Amino acid sequence: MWNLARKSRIMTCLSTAHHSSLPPIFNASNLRNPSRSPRSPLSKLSPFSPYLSLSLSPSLVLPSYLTTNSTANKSTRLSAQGFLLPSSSLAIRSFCSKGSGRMGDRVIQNPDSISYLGQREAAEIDELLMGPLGFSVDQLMELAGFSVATSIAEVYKAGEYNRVLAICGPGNNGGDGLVAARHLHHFGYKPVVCYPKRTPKPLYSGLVTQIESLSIPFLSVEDLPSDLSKDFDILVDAMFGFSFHGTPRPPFDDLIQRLVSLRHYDQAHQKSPVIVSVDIPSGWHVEEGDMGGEGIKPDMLVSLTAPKLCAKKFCGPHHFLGGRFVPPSIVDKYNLRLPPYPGTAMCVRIGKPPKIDISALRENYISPELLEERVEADPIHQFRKWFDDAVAAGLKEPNAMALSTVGKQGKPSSRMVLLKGIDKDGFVWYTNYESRKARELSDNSHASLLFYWEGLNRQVRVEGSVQKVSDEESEQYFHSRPRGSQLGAIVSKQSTVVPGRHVLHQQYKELEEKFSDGSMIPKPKHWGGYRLQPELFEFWQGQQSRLHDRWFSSHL
Ligand SMILES: NC(=O)C1=CN([C@@H]2O[C@H](COP(=O)(O)OP(=O)(O)OC[C@H]3O[C@@H](n4cnc5c(N)ncnc54)[C@H](O)[C@@H]3O)[C@@H](O)[C@H]2O)[C@H](O)CC1
Ligand SMILES: [K+]
Repeated sequence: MWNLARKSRIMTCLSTAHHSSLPPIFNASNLRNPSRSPRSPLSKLSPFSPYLSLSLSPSLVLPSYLTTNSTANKSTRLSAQGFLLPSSSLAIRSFCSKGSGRMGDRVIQNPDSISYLGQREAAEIDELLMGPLGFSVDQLMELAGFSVATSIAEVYKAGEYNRVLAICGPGNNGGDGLVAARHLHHFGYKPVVCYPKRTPKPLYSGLVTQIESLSIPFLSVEDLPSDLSKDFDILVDAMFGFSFHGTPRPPFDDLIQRLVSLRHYDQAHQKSPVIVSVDIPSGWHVEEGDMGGEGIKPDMLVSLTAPKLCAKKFCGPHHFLGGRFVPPSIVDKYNLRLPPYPGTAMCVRIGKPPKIDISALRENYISPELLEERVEADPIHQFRKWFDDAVAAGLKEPNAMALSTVGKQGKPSSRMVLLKGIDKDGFVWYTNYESRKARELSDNSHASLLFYWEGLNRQVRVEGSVQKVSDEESEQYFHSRPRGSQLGAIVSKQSTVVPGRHVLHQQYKELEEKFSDGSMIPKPKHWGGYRLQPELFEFWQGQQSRLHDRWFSSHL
């Protein structure tokens, strides 16, 4: 039955489960990420619920993870899971343990603490890289262009900013633009390239052939629309980099003017494409910046290797660094202070992200439809299917789920936990039996689980009643965990207050010594599993213009 309601396509299906036909027990217990605790407030930035319409006035806001050696506020204390007792002030404090400015892997840099290169230094580094340091220009250009494409993809999503024009100059900056256009194509954008002064070298003709083989169109300057605002969402300025001198010669003078005139468009409140400059805003003095004040004003600058001096004058909202190839010898020789790249990223933001209007944050979900005829009759089978998709898509911690419980007072509370198994009887996770969630579950066994698989635009709600798993089951799982986690479970007295992180470390160390002979670590009594027996499922597949698909299934 299809029904348009609440702006959503709702499919309702009442099913009775045929448990006997279920595949053998699914085990999510091997999904582990030692570096990111799912309970850390940073490990899962909570997704905005697609239908979050409540205005919730928090009655309890607990600041998390405060440095335990902080002298700033001695009255704050840390609990086993990082909760802090409210101190005199309820202000939310830093999420880090040392106040270093780190947010997980993402480092917010103070732009003043970063090194900027002069024109001569930039050229010298280039020579060193391609001389004694053994790089080829092809390699560096590939990495540079790739980091431009990933920076763009991080800020301007292909769903909204699809039409890209890469304007490429005669030198290596132009080559970066050609590489970026190719990668953007693979990322789902629709690039077009304007490359008026082609360099007759095998590197460049190879890049042109690669682009042609992807059927990415080339446009001559004459073919370009005089007003670029209507046909493009992103303009990649890859005309000149750090070897630019003097004033731009034709046809780049005119091309630069077309980018400059877009500002006037913007000021007239018309929608205007964003400008992304590669390494240097073309036409700017490499060290002094936009000297006459009438040059390009890019929205994004992707500095390569290290920002050049002109980048100090960049006032756009998005400054990124790319070119993750700088060896330590260069860092030492030029005393470079550069932000570390997070994880496996090819780019890193420099400076604070712009202030965001939260109400304007939205994704237009583009996903396959959730069709009634394709949905498994048994919702547990359907869940497994989606779970497998999430694993196959390489999503981090696909087994992370928000568990919501309601205690005696009728007040709900939620937190992220990790699914450790699903079988014919339900969804299993493990925790501390003395935690708040455990207390609430003993008062009221009804709970709900919420999975959100960002990237697949999918959400699953599961509601039901919760029981403890058998002691044998908990024992079995406990001993399958890494020994560090086993010790952590003994040390961690969840939802209680401890004098400081050092106490946890001390206890952990003592236990580590005690069990250093490899003997079995006994499962603490206060630790074990829960199983939620599902009574209701809702599968949600985000769709364009908020016309989402939902499949609702009771499971009694
Ligand atoms: N080490 C790195 O960071 C890497 C950076 N890459 C990119 O390479 C450019 C620098 O490349 P280069 O070829 O030296 O210079 P340009 O691209 O800036 O341009 C040179 C090109 O432009 C002509 N030109 C100079 N001034 C003018 C002018 N006023 N009017 C017209 N034409 C002008 C000149 O004759 C040359 O033909 C760097 O910024 C990065 O983007 C590498 O890709 C990877 C390593
Ligand atoms: K440029």
